[in-house]
Amino acid sequence: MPQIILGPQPKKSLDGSVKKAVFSFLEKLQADDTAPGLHIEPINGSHDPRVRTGRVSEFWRAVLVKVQGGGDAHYVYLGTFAHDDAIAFAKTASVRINPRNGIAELIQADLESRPEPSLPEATDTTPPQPPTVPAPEPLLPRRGVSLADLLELGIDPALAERAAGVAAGTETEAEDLLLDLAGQAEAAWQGNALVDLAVGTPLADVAAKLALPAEGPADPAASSDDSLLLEALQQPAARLDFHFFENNEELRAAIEDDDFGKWRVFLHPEQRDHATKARNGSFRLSGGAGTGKTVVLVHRARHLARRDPSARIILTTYNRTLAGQLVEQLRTLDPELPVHENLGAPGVFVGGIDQIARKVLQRGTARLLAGGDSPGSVATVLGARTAEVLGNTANARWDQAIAMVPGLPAELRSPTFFQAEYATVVLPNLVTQRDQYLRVRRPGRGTALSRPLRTAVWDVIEAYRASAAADATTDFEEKAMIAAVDLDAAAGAVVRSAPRPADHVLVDEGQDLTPARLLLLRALAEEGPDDLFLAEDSQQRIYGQKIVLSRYGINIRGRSRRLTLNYRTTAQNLRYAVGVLANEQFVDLDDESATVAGYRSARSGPPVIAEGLGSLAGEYKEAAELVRSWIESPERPTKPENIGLLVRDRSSGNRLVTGLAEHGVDARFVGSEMPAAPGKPVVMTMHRSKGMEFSKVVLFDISESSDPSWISSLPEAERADARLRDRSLIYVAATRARDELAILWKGSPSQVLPATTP
Ligand SMILES: Nc1ncnc2c1ncn2[C@@H]1O[C@H](COP(=O)(O)OP(=O)(O)OP(=O)(O)O)[C@@H](O)[C@H]1O
Repeated sequence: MPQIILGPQPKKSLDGSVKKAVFSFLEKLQADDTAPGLHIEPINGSHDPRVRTGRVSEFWRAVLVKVQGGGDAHYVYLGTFAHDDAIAFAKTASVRINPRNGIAELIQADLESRPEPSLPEATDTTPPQPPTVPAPEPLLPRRGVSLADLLELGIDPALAERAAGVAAGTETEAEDLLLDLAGQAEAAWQGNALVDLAVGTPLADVAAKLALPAEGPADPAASSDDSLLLEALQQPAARLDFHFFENNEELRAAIEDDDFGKWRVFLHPEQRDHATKARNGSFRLSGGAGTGKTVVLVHRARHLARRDPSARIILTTYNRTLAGQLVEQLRTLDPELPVHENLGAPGVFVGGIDQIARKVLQRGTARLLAGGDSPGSVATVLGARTAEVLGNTANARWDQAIAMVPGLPAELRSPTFFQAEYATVVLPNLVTQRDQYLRVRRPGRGTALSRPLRTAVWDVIEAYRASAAADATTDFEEKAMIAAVDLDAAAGAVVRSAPRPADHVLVDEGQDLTPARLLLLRALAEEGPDDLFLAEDSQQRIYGQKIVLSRYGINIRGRSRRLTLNYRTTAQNLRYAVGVLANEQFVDLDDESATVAGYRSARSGPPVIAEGLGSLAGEYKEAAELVRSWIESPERPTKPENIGLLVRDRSSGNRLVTGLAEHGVDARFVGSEMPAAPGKPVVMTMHRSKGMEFSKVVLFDISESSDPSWISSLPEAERADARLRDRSLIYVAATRARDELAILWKGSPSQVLPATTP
């Protein structure tokens, strides 16, 4: 049966009825390419003899490239056009093998026949004339990348010549010009290579990132060999432009649905590698916001499930909302994939990490209790108490416990301090007695505690535990820790009472997981190949404390990589967001310095709007005007639900909804029990916006006067990290914008905002 390959598509979208006709045409072609109604015909005088047109309707023609290969015919679908346009395009379109590196690419014939630019002679003796105004030296040669290097890489000669000559007054301007040029590249891999070079990636790394073969075909006439062309179409870099459809549903979605995500099929070679490569053990994938970490996880889940349908895969993340999004993405990627909420069953279980803890506790009741010579999992974590643990401890319990210990110094009377101490020291070390706490090591904790202080802190912890025991409740940290201990107990028992519930665990937003949750992840699968795969971005840590994976039994040992190409936002927005991180030191989960080097976007957009207003009322008015201008833009109207207004907390969110309503904008506050509604701009806390994206984003009231006041109530030694998390929060919020970003404040801007706007 003929197979359809999706090639690079024209930017202009087709009407719905034409799309349906195109799908029906391709479906018939796939069933029988000799069917008479299809009119698959070569074009007289076409540059590429493989090019065909096909009859979609009286008016519309599809342009295809027929590649026979050894067996069935393959048709590369290049788009559908009005009859005359189709003929004109078909005459010049050509799918060829790049002679330098063996990558298949679509080119226009006139470009192919263009002669290669001549390189400057090495022995040019003409004395240079002193220029009156010194011309800026071109960017790439200044970085040691010559025209010859670009040609050697396989960049189209005309594009290479322009790229090598890009120069401007400042480095940033020159980078922007090169990014614009990258956007004009015909082959996606060439655009990607230029984006990499624009941000200073060394030449050798560019080739490695794109998995470019070192050499092209030995025989320059190879492009006419169909089997070689099929191989070239399957190269990772070629698959940025060409996709082999797996089934009709995928074909239908790609043709009929404008929202068909490119992420489903056109993976970057690095993303593909991470999605499919077998690993000897735990693996960490880091990367800036929007670099496709979640996309990789979703593809990897599918890959593992297909590799072994009996495999038990857990895909998890920080909370339920994000887990819900993972389910949606998995369903979009592959509706056939067995996705479920039955922990331990074959297929892909998706759930928030706390949901997993609860499920483990619900089914592990026997081991939770003391029995034989075991104290039971609950007592191991919390000391002697009732084994009823499913209820949730109220947040106010820390405040109440603090109030019960009058001798505590003022600077330790902070629930935030206690939550951190409890989560990072007490629980992971299974501390249940005062003398254990007096001896336990507290690496990574800012505040040093003398023995009397430790005693007072333990008094608070005891009071907290006693009140929770009386209520028969636990908090989420405790649940995770008990679940981890319980899984280890079951797996380590002489007679193994229950296997660990997963073969592979895939984790998103790893930077926000606390020690107990990491220990739970570790306990979900036996240590071994492909056991844990953790995606994280330390610069997006907005909860918890700095953590080091190896302390919790997760041994990465060199198995970590970083993604750097941002697919979500424009270069302007990204530069602003990175400016928020300033030059602060961030540390990754392997305790190494995290960097933004090479972090880049291939898209250009309007400048960031950063605007100070005189009052909150002024901010409401300005926000309403921005929203209206986006929705009513005559050239590019934005759907209201694709606009996000992000605020620091719920009450400011509710006030913003009212403020916008006073200016005629009907927005909706979206929270845990309040889903988004079609047709309404979304108001949401910045915390909640994690993992989401909008076309247009307003960061609302990022004023000095609104900077979080709770930071000053922390012990001095913990404030620097809290400020870092606050920067990360603004960075997370700013990187939610796909196309446009606006930041508003009243009076003075928050200190975390960059002084200049790109
Ligand atoms: N290969 C790709 N082709 C097209 N779009 C992509 C590709 N990879 C990722 N994207 C898109 O880029 C955006 C960001 O991807 P994703 O959410 O996976 O990034 P992330 O690294 O998890 O981001 P964050 O850390 O901010 O949550 C999404 O809209 C996604 O669909």
